[in-house]
Parts: sequence; C-alpha cells; structure tokens
Amino acid sequence: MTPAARLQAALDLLEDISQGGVADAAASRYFRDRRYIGAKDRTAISERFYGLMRRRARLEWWVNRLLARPAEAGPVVPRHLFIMDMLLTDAWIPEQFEKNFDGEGHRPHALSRAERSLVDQIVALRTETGAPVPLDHPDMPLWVRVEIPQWSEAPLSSLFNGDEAELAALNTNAALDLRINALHGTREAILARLTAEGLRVTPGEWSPLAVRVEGRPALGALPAFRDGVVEIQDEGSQLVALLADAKPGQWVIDYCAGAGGKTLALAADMANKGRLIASDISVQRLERAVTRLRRAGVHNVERRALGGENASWFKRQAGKFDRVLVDAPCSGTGTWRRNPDMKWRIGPDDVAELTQKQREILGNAAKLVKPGGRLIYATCSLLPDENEASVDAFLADHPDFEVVPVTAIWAEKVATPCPAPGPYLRLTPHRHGTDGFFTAVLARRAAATPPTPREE
Ligand SMILES: C[S@@+](CC[C@H](N)C(=O)[O-])C[C@H]1O[C@@H](n2cnc3c(N)ncnc32)[C@H](O)[C@@H]1O
Repeated sequence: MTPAARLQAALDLLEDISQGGVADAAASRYFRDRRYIGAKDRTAISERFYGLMRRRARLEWWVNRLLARPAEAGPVVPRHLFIMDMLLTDAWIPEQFEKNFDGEGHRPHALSRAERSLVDQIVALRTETGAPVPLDHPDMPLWVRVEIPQWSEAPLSSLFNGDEAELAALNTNAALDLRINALHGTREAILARLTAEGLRVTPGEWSPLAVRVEGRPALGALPAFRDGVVEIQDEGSQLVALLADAKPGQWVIDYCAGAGGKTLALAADMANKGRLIASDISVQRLERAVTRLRRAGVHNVERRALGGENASWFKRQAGKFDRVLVDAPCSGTGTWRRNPDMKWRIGPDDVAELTQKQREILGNAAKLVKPGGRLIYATCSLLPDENEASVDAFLADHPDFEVVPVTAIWAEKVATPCPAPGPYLRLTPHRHGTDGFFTAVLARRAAATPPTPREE
C-alpha cells in the first residue's frame, strides 16, 4: 500500500467508529474483509487509528480553537482530527497534503476550505515561532491534556488528590502480562520455557503467577501458549482472582464470568478440585470460554447462563457456595489505556446505569453465598461510585455481610508487599503498572445474630 492509501484506511476506520462503534471490532472486521492488506500495512494503519484515539481530546481542542468552533458543538468530524494529526504529530507541510490528498487511486480526497484553513493557520504559527507546533498547549484544560472525558475529570482528580501522573497513566500503552498455569508447573520452570521459546520475560511485581513480556510478540503460535501453560491476563486481574482465595474442593461461582478470564485462574487455584460454575447473562461470552478452558486443562467448570431455563437451578443454589466472585460490568475506567476508544463512548448516564446494575447483580449473587462463605466484588473501574459506594449500598441492605480486609487475604495468598492500605484493594496503572482494579471481599456471617430483644 502507498503511505496515502494507509492514511485513507485509518480514516475509513475512524469514520466507521464515529457513530459509536467499538475500535477493536471495527479493526478486525476491516482487516478480515481485506485479507490482501499485509502485516506491515496493518501495523501502520492500526498505529495511526489507535494513536488518534489517544490524541483525540488534544486534536479536537486544536480544531475547535482554529475553526473558532464551540466545544458544545459536539465531536469534530474525523477528517479534521486526521488532518490535525498530520500537522501536529507528523509536522506535515502543505506540499505533503497536495501530494497525498488528491482523491486519486486510494488516496484521501482534496482538502476543503475549512481543512485548508487548519493547514494555513498551523503554518502561520510555525513561521511565528520558528518551530514545529506541539500537540500540547498551555491553555488546554486538565481533561484535554491527559486525554480523559470531561465528565470524568472531577471524580478521578478527587480520587487521586489532583495527581496528574495518575490521570496521564490512563492514556499510556498497557504492558503484556501472562498468568502461568500452576497446573503446569512453577513460575521458574515456566519462565525458563518461555525464554527458550524466544520470549523476553520477567516475573511480575505483585502476583506470584505473573510474567511480564517485553514487546508485542504474537502469542497464538507459541507452543507454551498452545499447550495451556500460560494465559494472557493483566496482572491486576490475576490479583483479583487470587483474592477470591478459592480452595480445592470448595463450591465456587464466577458470577460474571464472561469469556472465563478469571474462571481459569480460579480453576488453577482449586487445582481442578471442587465445583466451579461460570455464569453470565451472555451465552455467547460463556461459549468463548470453552477453548480456553480446554487448552488450560481445566475440567471442573460448569457453564451456566443466567436466567431462562437455569433460573430455577440458581434459585435452588441459595446459600450453597463458599465463594461467589462478582466481576461486575463497569465503565472500564481502569482499562482505558488498553481500549482508548472506550472512554469516548461512555458518559455519566452510562455510569449511573452501570452503578444500578452492579447493585442489582451484587444483591442476586449474594443469595448464593453460604453462611461463612465470601462474596468478592470487583470492577476494572476506578470510580468510587462503582466501587466503595456500591459496596456501602450493599452492606446497608445486607447486615449479614461484613468486610474482610484484603490485607489479611493478601498476606496469606499473594505474599508480596500488599499495596492496599485500606480494607479494599485499588490498583492503578501509575502506581502498580497494572490495569485499574477495585476489589472488596465480604463475608457472610456464620450465624445470623439474633435480634436484640426489646425492653418492654
Ligand atoms: C467485566 S466483564 C467480566 C470479565 C470476566 N470475568 C473475565 O475476567 O474475563 C463483566 C461481565 O458481566 C456480564 N454481565 C452483565 N450483566 C450481567 C448480569 N446482570 N448478571 C451477570 N452477568 C452480567 C457481562 O456479560 C460481562 O461478561
């Protein structure tokens, strides 16, 4: 592909998701439908496409400023973002636009009057200062500078006491982590195997099962991966599963199991012994767990979609489980660095709706916990409304549950220095180098306290 055709491809993708589509889905559809696009071209197109989402707030700010367009006018059109990116990230000169934007072949069409004005104004600024115009500008508000949605600035800034580095870390590239499958050996032995298979790996900092991989090697063909010796899982997600403290022989349910990321970790912790249910409202997601479970050599997992024909089965399971993990649907604030488009798709109304849903799910899942058993609530959100506030609301309605400080479980189960000072665990990309995660462990009291008799 010519460089201009690659640009047009990235622009096509950007236009595709401008109506609310999901970036990963759009990219895989695009490349699946165009198998003739080679690996190098795919990489270049993806870098531009995902890079644009990491620079989007700043690019929009520039477009609005140069076109004297109020921010309330809504999102800037993809082509304007794109042209701004060529000007500020790649320092294009007008001749490059003339050469590449002419609508011939697969090249983008010629610049409109407004687009030409963006180019002219940046050229004028360069002449004025005698230097390229940087993407960052001192007049940018915090949320633009750190590339988070405007609505999230207040709750996130207050959570991090204004520490800008915490906010900026939400826009960095995430590391590639693996979880070693303890059913297949020790971390030392597996690290040696991965090195022998050509990976550059180091032990994770927090989870005794974590391995950090340097670079972005393709893992699909790696023998250790195909043999189920390792699974791709962020170190933070591994820690959530460890804090569930599932033991061999127990009855455990992964209530929002999705495609089984944490189910796999729970199964390994249980050494394949006991009963492990993977449930979810999505049958399709549960279906995606099948290959992963088989590859990992897990055989104590039963998949059960919630509702429908299973509704009465779930009713009969009330009070039977030692561990119920609720890895709740959430805003994904903690994974924005991995999915940079996600933050531009959700708003405060979505968060309010999710909060409501989390409370409902917690209430339903709690019924399954046996006296003395535990309910583990986790999200990959950093927002207190989805975390502490959801736990507080649950505890207010369920006096038969109490908080188990994660520090106590960590000491026994994880053994590295515990990063959580309080009763709950909150991991952040900046402080811990993991995705952002929240975990609370709640125990159902062994016997209901009899009500205090009233004095007559
Ligand atoms: C954060 S994801 C789970 C990720 C998964 N545990 C993992 O580690 O790969 C949340 C899941 O909750 C599911 N979900 C949404 N609403 C639900 C509900 N009312 N009850 C149970 N699961 C629900 C979603 O389908 C989604 O798979």
